[in-house]
Amino acid sequence: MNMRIAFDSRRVAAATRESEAGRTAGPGDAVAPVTPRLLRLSAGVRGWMALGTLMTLAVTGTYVGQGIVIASAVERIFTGAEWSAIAGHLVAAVALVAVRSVLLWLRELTAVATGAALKSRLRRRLYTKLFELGPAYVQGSRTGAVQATVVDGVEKLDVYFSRFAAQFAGAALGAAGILAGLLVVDPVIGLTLLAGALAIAATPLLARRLQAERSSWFWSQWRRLGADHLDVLQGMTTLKAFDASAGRGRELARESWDFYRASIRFVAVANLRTGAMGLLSSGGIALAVGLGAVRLAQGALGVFDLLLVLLLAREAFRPLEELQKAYHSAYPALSAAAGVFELLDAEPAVHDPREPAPAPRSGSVTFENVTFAYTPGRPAVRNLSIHIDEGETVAFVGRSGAGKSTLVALLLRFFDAQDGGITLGGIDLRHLAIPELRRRIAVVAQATYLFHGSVRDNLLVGDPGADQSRLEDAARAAGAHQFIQRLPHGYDTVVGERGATLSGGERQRIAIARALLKDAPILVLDEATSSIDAKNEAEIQQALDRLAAGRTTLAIAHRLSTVQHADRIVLLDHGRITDVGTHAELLEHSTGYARLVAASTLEPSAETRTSGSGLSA
Ligand SMILES: Nc1ncnc2c1ncn2[C@@H]1O[C@H](COP(=O)(O)OP(=O)(O)OP(=O)(O)O)[C@@H](O)[C@H]1O
Repeated sequence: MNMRIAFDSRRVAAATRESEAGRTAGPGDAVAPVTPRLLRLSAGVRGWMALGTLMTLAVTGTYVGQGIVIASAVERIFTGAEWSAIAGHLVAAVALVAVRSVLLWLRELTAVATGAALKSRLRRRLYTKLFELGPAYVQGSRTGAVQATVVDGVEKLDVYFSRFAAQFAGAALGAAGILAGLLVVDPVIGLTLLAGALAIAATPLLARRLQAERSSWFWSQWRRLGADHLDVLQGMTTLKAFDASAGRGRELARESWDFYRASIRFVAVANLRTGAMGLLSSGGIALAVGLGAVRLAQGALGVFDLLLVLLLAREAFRPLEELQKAYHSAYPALSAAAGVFELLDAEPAVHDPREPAPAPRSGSVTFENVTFAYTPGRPAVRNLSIHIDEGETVAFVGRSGAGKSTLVALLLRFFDAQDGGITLGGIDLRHLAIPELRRRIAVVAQATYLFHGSVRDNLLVGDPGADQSRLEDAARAAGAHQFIQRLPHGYDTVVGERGATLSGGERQRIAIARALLKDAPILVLDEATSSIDAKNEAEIQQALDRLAAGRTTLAIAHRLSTVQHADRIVLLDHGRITDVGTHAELLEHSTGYARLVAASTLEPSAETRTSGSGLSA
């Protein structure tokens, strides 16, 4: 079953290696600081970003106004004006400071609003894509790495768009405006400052290659560390049970050290760039003021103009410096964007048909010469054909790895067969709308996934519109009602993450109730009674029989209890059907089946265990 496949560690490990080779950004992978594609991610928040730009321009405007007012006031003081002549200037300067404070506050609010809108849009887009990609993609990726992209990656993009990109135009225009003004005041000083500003603007471009490498490495270490920590948290019980936590802890410590080094290298380059820019900025201002003093001495510049140079030269560089600071914190977004694009570009394993066929009228299922391989050249299902009548119960048995779960994954269209096809009611699955197909199939899986929420929430997954009496009927039929009633808050009791506060059997009963509520014409039972104790197994089996009545049922069976109730049993070996028949027929003529029973791969049911019948055959 899909859940089983998803949590099978050997497969996950293999997929992890594959995904790491393919998904870790290498040096130079980082995207350019501004690319059309990156900017397209801002769709829906551009209005907010434009407002951020205006705010930045307005803030620069207050600095310029303040510079002019102060220069004028100081000039008047030098020329012996009365205090009353500069009182208006002082009031204006204070007012500009106050206006700027309000503007900065509004700019911050705008940035937060931009970020919030961007994050919610982008995450919705990524989750929609993840659902479209389905289990096939999630199996091939590390949960932690996907989480790093969807959670941390999106946070980084927030900084990029709400701080850096939103302020970019404002800062550039503000600096350009001030420089143009200073060019008019004095072309020599203006050109000197322009050269300094261009050098500052060019610094990140020069440092980009160096920083891209560091940033990619930093980000890939981050994703890896996140994935490994999540792995350890999820596998805590296993690590403790095998006394393997110390070894795993050492591995994590080593990875943390790698991450530390990645961070230091990244910050070192970033600081180098910041330092270079600070030097250029201070050097430029000092040169401009020095030149201004010389020009004043030569009589080419008035006192007011020199004061303007003194006060505004700093302002010409300030927006650029602010932008650099924003760029510094937004830079990891460029690597994070690589992960986001990778997810958005991923091709789903299956596609919805353009013009879906009408819903099938019958619940018969036919596999026609189906061949499917996860890895080229290693088919998990080979040229397999079987027709299952509407309402028939067919059990699939076989050794581990025989291909049982793969058949179910193909039926649910998590994957498409490379050869042959599957029909439902005579219609090829590839011609059916995927949601329509999945609505027609209810699954009771071995590893039941319960979501964090109340028992009721988990039951409603089967039928969101079900009322309390339907929930209770289903729970009763699944043998779950009694234990649910005994829970502290009955149906409103919150089950922990993955239903951790319930026993395996209880979880499975909820899964059975959920499938009952879904009331789909096709039922997939994946060793549905495996977590149920012997006392309740017969009871649950009866509930399942009632559930299966009138439905086409595919049962992946490890127990004789399931098998004995099936209309037919299909014996699989290496992806092929080797025998088909009833339990009695197979016991009689199938050596493979007899071997399975003898090897106890098919465990005795509660009935056979207590009656002692059947298994010895
Ligand atoms: N996601 C996957 N990627 C690569 N190979 C896979 C994947 N899932 C299953 N396989 C391989 O396909 C073959 C059939 O696996 P499948 O899970 O269908 O067997 P199964 O009969 O259900 O086994 P079990 O009873 O142990 O669950 C096995 O060789 C298995 O290793």
